[in-house]
Amino acid sequence: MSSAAFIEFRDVRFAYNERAILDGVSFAAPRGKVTALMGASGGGKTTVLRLIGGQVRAQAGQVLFDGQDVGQLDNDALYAARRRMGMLFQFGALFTDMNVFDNVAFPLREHTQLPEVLVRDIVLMKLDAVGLRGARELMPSQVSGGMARRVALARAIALDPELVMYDEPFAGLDPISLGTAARLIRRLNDALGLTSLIVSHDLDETFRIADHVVVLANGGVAAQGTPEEVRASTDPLVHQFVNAQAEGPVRFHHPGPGIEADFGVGGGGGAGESSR
Ligand SMILES: Nc1ncnc2c1ncn2[C@@H]1O[C@H](COP(=O)(O)OP(=O)(O)OP(=O)(O)O)[C@@H](O)[C@H]1O
Repeated sequence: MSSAAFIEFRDVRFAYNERAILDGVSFAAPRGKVTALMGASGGGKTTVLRLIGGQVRAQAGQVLFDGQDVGQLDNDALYAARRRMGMLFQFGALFTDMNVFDNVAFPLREHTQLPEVLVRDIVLMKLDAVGLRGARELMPSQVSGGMARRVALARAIALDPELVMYDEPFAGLDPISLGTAARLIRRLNDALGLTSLIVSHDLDETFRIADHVVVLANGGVAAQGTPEEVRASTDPLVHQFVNAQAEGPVRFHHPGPGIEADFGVGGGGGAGESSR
């Protein structure tokens, strides 16, 4: 029954109010692999994660999670699907009034009826997986940014998800912690048989650990493939992105009124921004 794609977007269109963020997006995230979702700021990467989690629904197209269209699920089915997903947001957002152990135990206590002895074993196992079994008694204020990220990761995998989605897992980390976090994501993916989806701006580190890269630009998919294939792309959008150039076909301006409308410049030949 298992197809190669664990997540698949088929011609997905999504707009906040009237503004199209994704306009005909198709890509696949292979089962068991690490897929990186990249692209310019505001390009809709977090929106892709929200579509998969069913927090928002596509106006057209299909968002398939293990073959099920998330947009068509009723509340119970959506809840069941979400139980199979782990989410790790930027700064992990640990509960500051709970120690490391209780932070990781939280989803288990919240979503299962497991006896406390079992909760303990699972928490220690997850903390061990991220190298922090010895830090269980510490409060969030006593751990470094990199450690906090690892605690959040242990919490995200507490319920044994099949898919883990990371939104900017490396933001704000120093190069060493960043390398550690990246290798940990890779290792956990392989050791636990997960499928991982990473939204990240850190090109080098992300390309190093990803099996598959999807580049979003101007509402569509500008490229997808192995990191090597994406690096070798001749598409100008991808080239601009991979080489971190400010000038190129990716829009710099957030869509809005043209310059004439805001500043009343008339006939001076200044090109207004697209209002798309
Ligand atoms: N709830 C919302 N209502 C209206 N517009 C929104 C909402 N959430 C996001 N947007 C807009 O949708 C666009 C895409 O946002 P999204 O967060 O998906 O982009 P992103 O690629 O993850 O960006 P970044 O890399 O900067 O985090 C942005 O222009 C954002 O301003």
